[in-house]
Amino acid sequence: MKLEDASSGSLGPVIEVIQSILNQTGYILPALVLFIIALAIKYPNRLPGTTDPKHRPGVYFPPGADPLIGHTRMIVGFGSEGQFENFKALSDATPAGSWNVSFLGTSSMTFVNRPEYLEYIQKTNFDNFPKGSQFTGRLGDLLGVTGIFVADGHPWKTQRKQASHMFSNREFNTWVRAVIHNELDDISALLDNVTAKNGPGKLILPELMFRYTLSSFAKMAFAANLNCLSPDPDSLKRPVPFAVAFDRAQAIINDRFITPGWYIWEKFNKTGRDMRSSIKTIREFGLDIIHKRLAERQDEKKDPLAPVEGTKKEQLKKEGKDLLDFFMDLTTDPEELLIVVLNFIIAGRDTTAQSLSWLFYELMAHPEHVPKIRKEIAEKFGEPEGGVRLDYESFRELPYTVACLHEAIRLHPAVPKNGKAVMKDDVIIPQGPNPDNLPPVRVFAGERVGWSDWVMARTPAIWGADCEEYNPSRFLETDEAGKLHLRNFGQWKSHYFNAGPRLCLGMNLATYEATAFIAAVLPRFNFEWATAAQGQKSAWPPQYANSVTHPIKDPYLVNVTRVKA
Ligand code: HEM
Repeated sequence: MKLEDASSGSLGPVIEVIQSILNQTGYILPALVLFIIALAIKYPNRLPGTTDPKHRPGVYFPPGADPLIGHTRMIVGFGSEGQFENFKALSDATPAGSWNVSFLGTSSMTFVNRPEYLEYIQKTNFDNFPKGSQFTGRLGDLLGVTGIFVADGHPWKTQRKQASHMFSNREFNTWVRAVIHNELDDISALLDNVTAKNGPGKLILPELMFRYTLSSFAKMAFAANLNCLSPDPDSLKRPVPFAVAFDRAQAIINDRFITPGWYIWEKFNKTGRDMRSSIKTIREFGLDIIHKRLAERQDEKKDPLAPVEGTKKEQLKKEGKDLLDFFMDLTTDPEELLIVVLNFIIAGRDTTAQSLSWLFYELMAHPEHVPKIRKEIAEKFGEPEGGVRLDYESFRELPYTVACLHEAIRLHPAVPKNGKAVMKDDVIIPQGPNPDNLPPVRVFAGERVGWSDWVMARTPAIWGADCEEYNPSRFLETDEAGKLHLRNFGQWKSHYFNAGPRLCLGMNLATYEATAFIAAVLPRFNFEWATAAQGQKSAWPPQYANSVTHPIKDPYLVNVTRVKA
């Protein structure tokens, strides 16, 4: 039957539409439709160009994938609630914890949630698994493409070398200690003020932690006083433009990881405008300080003790060197210095504040640890009236306290999910003794590999049957003389600080900052979960908010009382 004949029958209207389309587009549209159908047949459950799951023996391929878009619907659905619980369910589907998905915006990604695999990716064949352009692309407008947190290859190596030199330098540690003591004086005074009136004072504790780490990291990095923390409890309510902009930019970056085509939408939508205006605020603030410091450096050549107007350096001048002091030896380009500062703040600030927030929740859930921490601190450092001020290295004398902190970080890792690019086809071979007989995992060039420290913390094969419990004693051991020590599981098992050549550089700094807070505050104040009637907004147990890092959703309210009236 010819088209003309058919057009007079019941198919008439349809044929007319087809004819009109053919008249307008020639054969381009039908060819396109046929091409898409052919692609959908070739890729019935994954993105075009990705490898058939049958080439990945031992790797779980979740059901429910769609032609051409793979698991996009599933992953976007995970973005809102219970993301890590979902990751864990997928990980539990095979004994080796590996699963593969492909989704728009990221291509194919294989998750390998075992330390044995991570050692291969992050050490044995390190060069084959860089952070990659997807990471740089999503973070680059805020953090530059050469910053330590974002870069690969030569720029990363240069930054890493200089930063490692700084972190192990006594003058930097002296500066850090001066900054931390300064902040803790303010925090102690603030808590005294909160509890000054009769009855308990109320406080959003995670907000205090965020102010503590933001204020201290800005000082450690470039001696900038953000004025976000003072003895006045109302200072916690005052918005700080730099912090507001930084928080907004970070939230947008997180969304970019689950928003296909984000770079197109952001050119036109409110999110994009917010991002550009946040970056402007951050840059103006940062560059202003950096220009002052560069000018100061010129002046210092004339007068090394001259104070720096508008920076905290004038007060803490002679106490060591900050991050800018170290990096100004490497470059005097303000743009490069800004990138260094921002990478440092992003690496250190949220991670430490969130770890402290989860720790204090765990201590409220398991109050039996509080007297033991207080006893350890009192035995080692006494009970001075305004609270203890720890020296940089003295957290090593507090194994019980550090065990409580590390157990909180294990269960609530500050970087709960992470990933790398795959440069060449590879086989991830489990490293070490491999008692669980984990199979090798095949990955292909152009894909990504990922893992979740949140999931690994809850994997019995890694941490034992009680893995989901808060149990600081797993980090403790006693020597023959009965002395308590912190147990070292090695960086692959204790992977929440990352591992291999990109091991977190701030591990000791974070442990110091957090234990210094505990030692200053916990012996003097009690913290108790506020009730809903008192204004509590957080669930119990707290839920996590979806982010690049691991914040608590609806930061919790506590009642604060003094230990000694
Ligand atoms: C409890 C707090 C912290 C945790 C759990 C933590 C964890 C991590 C993790 C998992 C990474 C790897 C991130 C990635 O590859 O994408 C990392 C990298 C890094 N961290 Fe930390 N971190 C903490 C605090 C800090 C602090 C206070 C600093 C100091 C500024 C810091 C500095 C860095 C740096 C510079 C890197 C990049 C290292 C590199 O790529 O060579 N971290 N950290």
